[in-house]
Amino acid sequence: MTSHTLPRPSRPSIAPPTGPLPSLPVAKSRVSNVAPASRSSPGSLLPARANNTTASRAVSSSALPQRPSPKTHTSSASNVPTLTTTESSAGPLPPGKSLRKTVSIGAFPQPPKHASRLGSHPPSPLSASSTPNGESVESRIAPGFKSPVTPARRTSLRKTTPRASNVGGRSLLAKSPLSPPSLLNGSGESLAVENGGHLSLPSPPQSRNSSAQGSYATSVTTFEDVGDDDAPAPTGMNAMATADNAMQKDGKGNVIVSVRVRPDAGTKDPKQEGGEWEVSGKQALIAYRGREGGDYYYDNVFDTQDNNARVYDAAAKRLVRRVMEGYHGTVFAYGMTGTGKTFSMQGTATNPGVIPLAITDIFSYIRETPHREFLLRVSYLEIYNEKIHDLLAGPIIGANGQPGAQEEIKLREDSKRGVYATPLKEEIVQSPTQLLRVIARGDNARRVAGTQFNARSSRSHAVVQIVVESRERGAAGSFKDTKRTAITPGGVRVSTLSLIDLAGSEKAAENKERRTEGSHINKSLLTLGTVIARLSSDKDKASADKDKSGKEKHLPYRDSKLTRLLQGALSGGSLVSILCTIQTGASGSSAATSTHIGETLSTLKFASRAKNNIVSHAKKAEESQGAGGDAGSRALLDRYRVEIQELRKQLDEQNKAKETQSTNGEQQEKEDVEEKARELEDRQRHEEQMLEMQLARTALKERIEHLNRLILSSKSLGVNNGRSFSSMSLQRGSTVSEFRPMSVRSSASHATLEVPKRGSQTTLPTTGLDGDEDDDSLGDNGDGTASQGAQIQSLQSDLADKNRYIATLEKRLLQARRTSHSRVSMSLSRGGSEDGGLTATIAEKDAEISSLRAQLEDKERMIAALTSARRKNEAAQELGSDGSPASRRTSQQRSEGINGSMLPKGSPVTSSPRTFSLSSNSERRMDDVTRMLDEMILKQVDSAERIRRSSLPGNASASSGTRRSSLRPVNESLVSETM
Ligand SMILES: Nc1ncnc2c1ncn2[C@@H]1O[C@H](COP(=O)(O)OP(=O)(O)OP(=O)(O)O)[C@@H](O)[C@H]1O
Repeated sequence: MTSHTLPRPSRPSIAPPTGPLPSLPVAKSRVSNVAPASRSSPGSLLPARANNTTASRAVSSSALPQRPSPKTHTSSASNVPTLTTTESSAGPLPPGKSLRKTVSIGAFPQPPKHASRLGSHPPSPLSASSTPNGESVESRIAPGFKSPVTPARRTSLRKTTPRASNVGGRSLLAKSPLSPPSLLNGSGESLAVENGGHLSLPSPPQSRNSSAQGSYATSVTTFEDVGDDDAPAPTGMNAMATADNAMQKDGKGNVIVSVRVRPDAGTKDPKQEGGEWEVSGKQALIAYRGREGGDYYYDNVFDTQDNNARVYDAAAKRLVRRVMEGYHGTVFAYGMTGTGKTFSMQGTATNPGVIPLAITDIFSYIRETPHREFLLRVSYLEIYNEKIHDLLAGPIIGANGQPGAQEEIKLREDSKRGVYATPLKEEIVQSPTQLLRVIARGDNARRVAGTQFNARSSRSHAVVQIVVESRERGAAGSFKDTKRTAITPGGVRVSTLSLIDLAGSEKAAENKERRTEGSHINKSLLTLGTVIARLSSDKDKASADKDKSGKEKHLPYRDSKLTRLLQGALSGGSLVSILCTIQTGASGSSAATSTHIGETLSTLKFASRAKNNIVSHAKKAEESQGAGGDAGSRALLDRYRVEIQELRKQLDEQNKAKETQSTNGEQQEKEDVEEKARELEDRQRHEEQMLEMQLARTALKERIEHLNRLILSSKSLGVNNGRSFSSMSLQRGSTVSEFRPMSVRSSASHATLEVPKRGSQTTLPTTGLDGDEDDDSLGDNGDGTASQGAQIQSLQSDLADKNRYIATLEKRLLQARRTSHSRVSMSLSRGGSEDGGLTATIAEKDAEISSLRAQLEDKERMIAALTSARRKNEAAQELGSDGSPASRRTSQQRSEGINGSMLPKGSPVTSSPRTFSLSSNSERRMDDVTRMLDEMILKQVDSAERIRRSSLPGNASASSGTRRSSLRPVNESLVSETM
């Protein structure tokens, strides 16, 4: 395809070089290319050109409607609130008016009151009542432009006051009573204060009445009548939305047509430019004084001196603001190649065009409207050779790494969106810089090429679409729904601003590729002209709009992608601003002068038709409620809002889950701590129990050791103390067998210690005894007194042992009690099974202590008795040494008495010699004591064993069994020996 072979050089649009303008195409080349044959080229199919002659003839100054007389203004002035600069700046506001800021509203010029334009508007009460003159516009329109006029239209036109051409200034024109109320031209309700607040003429009553509820705009300030007390006063530019009602009443004024004249490159003096052309910016007039000439009035005429800012302020600013308020808006530049369309739309760095200025205004509006939130997305497409290309898609790389073909973009229609291209990349932008960058990227991708007419000619129609989504901030229901704004809180409004730089109509080029392009360009422009012409035609033929079958007359929108895309705007759904560019002088033009003039006139006629025929009933976009429905699904703001809400919900849920988790964690942690505390407590209790058991075991061990020691002591009584205790010596080797269990107390009670008889000790048999032992057994005195001393010593030693043991036991018991108390205090609620055992243990210990104390007392008594006996014995010995029989007898008697009381009668011992008898008595007494001790020990061992058994649970019983078994041999032997 030729389209793919076309190079895409960078086209600095947003930030072009700031140097001097490129030189215009030289006349030479143009002349060489404009051959007579070219008249029959595709370009000749353009409607304007086709009707060139007749049109020029028809649009004559004489036929134009006369400018309204100043009288009208005078008569109406009294009804219009006057505005002074003082009032506008600081003075008190008139009652019922609110002050609001606007930007450069007054800069929007009023359109000239061209009859043909008025005639093109649909009938409205205003136009019908306010046109005093019934002159028909048909007389002023060339046959070629004539279209059947409907009765209604005729009526309207007949009542239109003819306007004298070249009469009056621009400001006067702007206040014409015939000026149609408009969302764009600011007529009617506005009082323009230009250049520092000079008040212009007041609007006529009819204009004011049809205005947007009486708002008065200046370049900086707008006053508005507040008709509805309940309604909040609109602020800022939003106040302009009140023009809705007027717009709905009659669809006039929503189309602005401007013509810009490009400076002629070959003419130094601007005044010399144009020759037969007269360009009056003030009068918004372009007149051609040559052959087939005429006067052409538009809403704006920009002469060669006007810069892009002026063009934007007059032709697009208000429209852009309206778009921000919710209207769809379309601005497009139309004109011959090389006449300045791209220059006007894009501009240069020092002279920014409509697109960058619109972008600046869009963001200014957003800043000025804090009560709404906005979302902007932009797309950029071109129609090249009747194919749509996405200029933002970037280079497509195929599978083989080679540049691939872009997915075919088609046009679809939707009841709410109208006609739209899909799939098309849309980029969301958040700043002017970002938006400008995106558009610059698209500009670079746009196809341009050098032609005979323009060194950098746009070879395609380029469409920048900025979709504006907005919604009220704040919660739903926080704003009152008002008749004035009909804003339902929370809904999203979607409006679109289309900025279109059309390719220029041109003659056939020499180059085949250029010819193909030119052919497509011309065809689409021809279709555009045809559609616009038929718009007029259809309206004029109101009753004949339908064909015989009753169907609506066909409008060839589908004949070209351009008209299809512009269908919504052309059919009245959008505010429209058309900027037609011309070059009056042929200098620098590639076409012959005559051809050039013809082309220029053709453009002017196109502009006139557009102004006359396009009627816009643009309405503010409805606000979609929620994300449902088509409009809702299209509104990213809604989708994002829903997504944000969902994400917030998810975040909340996550936070809640986290909180729950942390609460659970805390609870778990608490439980863990409690569990640990319980475990610690259990461990402590266990340790205490173990300690207690250990103490008990230690006590038992000590007691066993003590008892063993005692046992050994008892044995040693015969072994170690054998020297002093003969009775024990006598029974050496059978000491154990001599132990007899007996109560110490009882034995003591029965003990009647007698002093052994003198000499009995000396007669002690030595049979079976070692000499040493015999000696020892006789004691120091040889009569057994030493044995008594030893016995006393032994008993005292035993007593000391027992005291120590008692002290140890008491100490242990105290410790055990302390531990038990602490444990009991901790586990009072845990039942008293353990306490029972402990209490029993304590009771047993107490019993043991008291038992030991009783034994101690017995022993003390025994010691006392023995001591007393020894003393008596010693006294007897002293008497015996004197030789007195009394003393001997007494001593013997005492000895016998003792022995007789202790030993049974007839016992062999009694027949023993006296010394033996004494020894035998002592022995028996010792046996009794030993038996008593054994008995006591056994009892203690049994008691200890019992306590141990009761205090040691589980395997402790096994150990106790082991322990007992280890003790058993001794105890059992003791027991068996007592049998
Ligand atoms: N009003 C103007 N003032 C100064 N220079 C201008 C003006 N209008 C256009 N030019 C210059 O004329 C040349 C052609 O302008 P431009 O490319 O905008 O024409 P065009 O209508 O877009 O042509 P095409 O249809 O071929 O794309 C450019 O170099 C531009 O700088």
